[in-house]
Amino acid sequence: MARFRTLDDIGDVKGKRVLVRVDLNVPMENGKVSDLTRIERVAPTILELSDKGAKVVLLAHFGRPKDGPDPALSLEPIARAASDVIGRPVAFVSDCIGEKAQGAIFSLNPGDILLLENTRFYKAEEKNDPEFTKKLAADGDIFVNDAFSAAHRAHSSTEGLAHLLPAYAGRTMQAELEALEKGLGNPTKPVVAIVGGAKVSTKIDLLMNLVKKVDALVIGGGMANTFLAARGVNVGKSLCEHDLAATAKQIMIEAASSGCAIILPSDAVAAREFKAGAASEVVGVDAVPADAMILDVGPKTVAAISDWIDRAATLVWNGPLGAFEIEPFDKATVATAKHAASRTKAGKLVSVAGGGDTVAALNHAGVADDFTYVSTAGGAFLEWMEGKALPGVDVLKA
Ligand SMILES: Nc1ncnc2c1ncn2[C@@H]1O[C@H](COP(=O)(O)OP(=O)(O)O)[C@@H](O)[C@H]1O
Ligand SMILES: O=C(OP(=O)(O)O)[C@H](O)COP(=O)(O)O
Repeated sequence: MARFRTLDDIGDVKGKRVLVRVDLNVPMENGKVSDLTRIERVAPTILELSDKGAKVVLLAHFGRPKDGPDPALSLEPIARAASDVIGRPVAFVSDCIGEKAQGAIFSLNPGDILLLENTRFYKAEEKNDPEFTKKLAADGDIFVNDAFSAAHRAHSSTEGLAHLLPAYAGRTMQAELEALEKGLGNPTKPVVAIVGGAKVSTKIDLLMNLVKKVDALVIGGGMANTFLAARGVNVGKSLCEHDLAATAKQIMIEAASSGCAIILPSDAVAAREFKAGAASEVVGVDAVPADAMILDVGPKTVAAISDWIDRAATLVWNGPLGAFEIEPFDKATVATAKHAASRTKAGKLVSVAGGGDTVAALNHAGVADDFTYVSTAGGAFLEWMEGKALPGVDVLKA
């Protein structure tokens, strides 16, 4: 692994403004953070810099705002959660550039911690726009990137800043890369991947390379619906990106020629409402009512996934198999997590799982500690697995 600059190389930070990119894109329920893992993982970097007397300025995104500032996607409630986890005050300012941000940074004392508002409230962030990056850079002396889970994005706050300021990897970035290299650098075959979740359009392309690297790919969650639709199945009102059917077909062709088995759901839990306790039924995937949506994979599919896990020496998993936040649509994810955990505990499986919601699902199942490694990253971890360069990591290489 190429060496990159870390906090060990950073030198004296006392009184300096250190811009720290963290991933605070955490699961929320009823306005409260429902899984603290991402905050807990960046706490050591924040505490280390604060203890050394840096003025710690946190940069982060939350969700995918479509059109400028969106109060529903403010980082303000997450500043409070971060303060509870870190055990020190985390101040918040309602902009990430300009006078407001500058004023708040100017009034920091050495050791203070400040969170700036969602960087994605500016479209320029995702374009890695040099003018926007310059505005962010003007408020810092040093840049630390501790957001491995956003390192697959070449955005101003994940990649651009590292060109304008002395740049270092934070402790979590460093630990994630070391752990992935150790667990998956040379994985024992057969390798089985499970990919589910809801981010279909941003994750489907990486499956094209992933099928060349793994022996079997289990597709669940919202991702499966797009593949089922590509096979001519009527998925009713399910989350499905019909315009990606051609991509899904190409992936299935590539998998066949690479010798990678594709496992799609054979049955599903369908409901007419997306809410806790909604009436639901188990149906074959070819019998989904036109006015219903698939919210989980069914018991036959869970049994098939368990069989694949039993055959696997290595498991990589990103994306829940169903809408696990809402009962009873957590069943398949919980059962699969428990099965993978027990194989791991028995010494039969190396299991690596990652992603903001996947980690929350493993915690919900009570088995996160039983996996070989749990990454904060989902898409970034899969792109690393594909062998792709991650822009946010590459730019830190010494
Ligand atoms: N069949 C489904 N229909 C709708 N949403 C789903 C379905 N299956 C899973 N999801 C949703 O996918 C989300 C997680 O997806 P994603 O963000 O891709 O995972 P991660 O954060 O672990 O990378 C969860 O909020 C879950 O409710
Ligand atoms: O939650 C994230 O990724 P993940 O869902 O793949 O775990 C990261 O914060 C990246 O978010 P993005 O996919 O909106 O760029």
